[in-house]
Amino acid sequence: MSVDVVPVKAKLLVDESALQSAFERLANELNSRFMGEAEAVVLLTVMNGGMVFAGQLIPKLRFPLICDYLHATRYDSANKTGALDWKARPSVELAGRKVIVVDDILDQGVTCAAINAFCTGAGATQVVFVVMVAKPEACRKVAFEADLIGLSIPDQFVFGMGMDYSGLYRNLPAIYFMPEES
Ligand SMILES: O=P(O)(O)OC[C@H]1O[C@H](OP(=O)(O)OP(=O)(O)O)[C@H](O)[C@@H]1O
Ligand code: HPA
Repeated sequence: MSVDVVPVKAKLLVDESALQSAFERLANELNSRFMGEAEAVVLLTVMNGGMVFAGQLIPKLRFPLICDYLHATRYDSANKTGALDWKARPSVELAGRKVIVVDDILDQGVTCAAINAFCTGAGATQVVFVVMVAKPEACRKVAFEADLIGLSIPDQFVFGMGMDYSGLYRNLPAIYFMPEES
């Protein structure tokens, strides 16, 4: 089976330069919040989707960081219920630390809300959520808003820049959507 680099019907939603500007702005906001911290801040990347975004953001941060990850998924092919499946919890100690959580997309809010509960339960003193893109509040199944949002997007299934479409296209350097068939 051949797989196109970009699906034929895909439409561009956010181009590379808009993404790079958003990454710069988010890094500046995090630097203003955390520069001068006496203690290292823990940055947790949410795998898999947050990996590409975190890879862009982390080298722009200018304060002491401990980088770790967690893997929690709702939408993999084995999971038909939409319940959050924890595949890996962070290995670093969160108690008494400030935590930044980096994820690709805020959609129904279930993933971020559960991660927030986990970090707070583990004793983090502050949890700051940074998402690359956020769908409208009307999409939330649970009330949750991120502290920092790269770009607000419409309620469309999107992929690229870390986000997958049937397991593919995380490597695309821009964000695409598939228009509704008419
Ligand atoms: O706001 P929500 O509706 O909870 O959805 C957001 C989550 O969904 C995606 O993860 P997914 O479970 O697809 O795993 P992935 O990161 O491996 O793609 C995405 O990476 C977010 O973590
Ligand atoms: O629109 C989306 N695209 C990719 N992954 C997602 N996870 C939740 N929503 C989405």
